[in-house]
Amino acid sequence: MGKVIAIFNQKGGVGKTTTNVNLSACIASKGKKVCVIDIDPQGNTTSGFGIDKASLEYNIYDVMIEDTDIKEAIVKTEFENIDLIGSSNALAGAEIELVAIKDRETKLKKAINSIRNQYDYIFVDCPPSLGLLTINSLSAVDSVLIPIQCEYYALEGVSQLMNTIQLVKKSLNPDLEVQGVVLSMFDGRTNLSIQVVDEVKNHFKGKVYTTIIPRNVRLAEAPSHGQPIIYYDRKSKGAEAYWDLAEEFIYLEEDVI
Ligand SMILES: Nc1ncnc2c1ncn2[C@@H]1O[C@H](COP(=O)(O)OP(=O)(O)OP(=O)(O)O)[C@@H](O)[C@H]1O
Repeated sequence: MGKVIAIFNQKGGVGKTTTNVNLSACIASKGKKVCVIDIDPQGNTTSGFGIDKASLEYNIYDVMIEDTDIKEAIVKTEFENIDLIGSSNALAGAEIELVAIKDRETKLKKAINSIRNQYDYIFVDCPPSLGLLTINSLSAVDSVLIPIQCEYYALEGVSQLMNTIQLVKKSLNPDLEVQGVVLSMFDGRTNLSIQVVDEVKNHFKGKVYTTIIPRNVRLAEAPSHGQPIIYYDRKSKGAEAYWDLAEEFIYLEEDVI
């Protein structure tokens, strides 16, 4: 059975997509079979793997709203060991459409459970919101990886997201764990970073690991490449940081636990 992980932070522009695309590519290139699910209507994870969301026959909207079999929505990317279930512009409206649907919080969970045995890891890229798409994601996964950008408002954002995770744990997914924090565009704000990481660790005692991804120009230009950094600049500092994160991730998953 594969492990299912949400890349989650309700704040926008903190590095969710960059983390998802690059971490999953590094893990896949280490021989693990990975599926990435892009549940963010912006679709940047889908385009991050070079796929135009408009070209998809079926996408995650069809799975959640039209009850299309999730297996029909899986596409192979051009990258080794990575499959994708892509986004759709229609997902923006799905937040409202879900309200009237029975099992509105667990549509994604049911779908993902039917493909778990095909993968080592399934990563879900959440939208920057606390609506039903995010609730579906948090209900469907085993754990959460939280990219954080250490800027002035980060602490308030972190306490909001901890609150959301605790509420989902209480009512929908009691086994949900916080797996790690990724300081995703680290630019040397050490004191603030320590406070942010402590804030997360105080809620989830002792289990959370921290990774630092430096602010890096080659990562900043990622959207224009339409591919993970290991395919356009394998040896850059940005790629190195994601290799390290992937190694730590697999080590903690498979060697220690
Ligand atoms: N380590 C980094 N160094 C420099 N730029 C980065 C880094 N990580 C991400 N970026 C850039 O920051 C911007 C926001 O990153 P990203 O799209 O991954 O965030 P996000 O949380 O997924 O955004 P959204 O909430 O809109 O989905 C992008 O332009 C991305 O290229």
